[in-house]
Amino acid sequence: MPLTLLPLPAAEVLLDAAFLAPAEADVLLTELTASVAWRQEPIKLFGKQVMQPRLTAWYGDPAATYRYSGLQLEPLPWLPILQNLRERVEAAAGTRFNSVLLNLYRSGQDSMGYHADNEPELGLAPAIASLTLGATRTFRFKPRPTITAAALSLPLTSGSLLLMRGPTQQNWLHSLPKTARPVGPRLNLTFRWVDRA
Ligand SMILES: O=C(O)CCC(=O)C(=O)O
Ligand SMILES: [Fe+2]
Repeated sequence: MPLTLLPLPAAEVLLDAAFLAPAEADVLLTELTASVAWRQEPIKLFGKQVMQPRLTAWYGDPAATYRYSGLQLEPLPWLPILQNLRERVEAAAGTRFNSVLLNLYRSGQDSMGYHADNEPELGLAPAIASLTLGATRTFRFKPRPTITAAALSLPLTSGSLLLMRGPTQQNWLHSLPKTARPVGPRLNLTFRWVDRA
């Protein structure tokens, strides 16, 4: 299936709901859950140190160091399984990526708050490709004060590929809210190009 443009103004967001077949997505979820060096990182929230409500890991080329929520992350070297996904995602997106941030949402209680991926090392109009494995969770977009537009909620299913590029990060925030529904784990990979700051 091809990537299809979503109706989000002042943005460029594309979705392929069937980038990976469900059976392959299942296998990848199991393998990556077991083989990735997951960590739970502290973040500063209103001046207080708290733990992020998810597990994360950062893989990439040696040059791709990255600051994220006040953390300085050194990439781990590509696992073969991640390198393979990187090449397939690059082909679909028509863009190179030198790193991937992985997020593991262990249950409906794990989440990510509203943010834009607008750290300086990503550049002004970054292309970010987001692959979902496992549980379907709702991904939310809400407009920044730069524009007037309606919010959008989007269920991301296993094997789906979401591509954000162009002015998306300048004009929109996105989040992955908690859910009270009983859901299994969801693993998300966001491929990025990071320039040395
Ligand atoms: O889990 C998701 O779908 C979103 C991840 C995300 O926004 C990020 O890693 O910056
Ligand atoms: Fe993000």
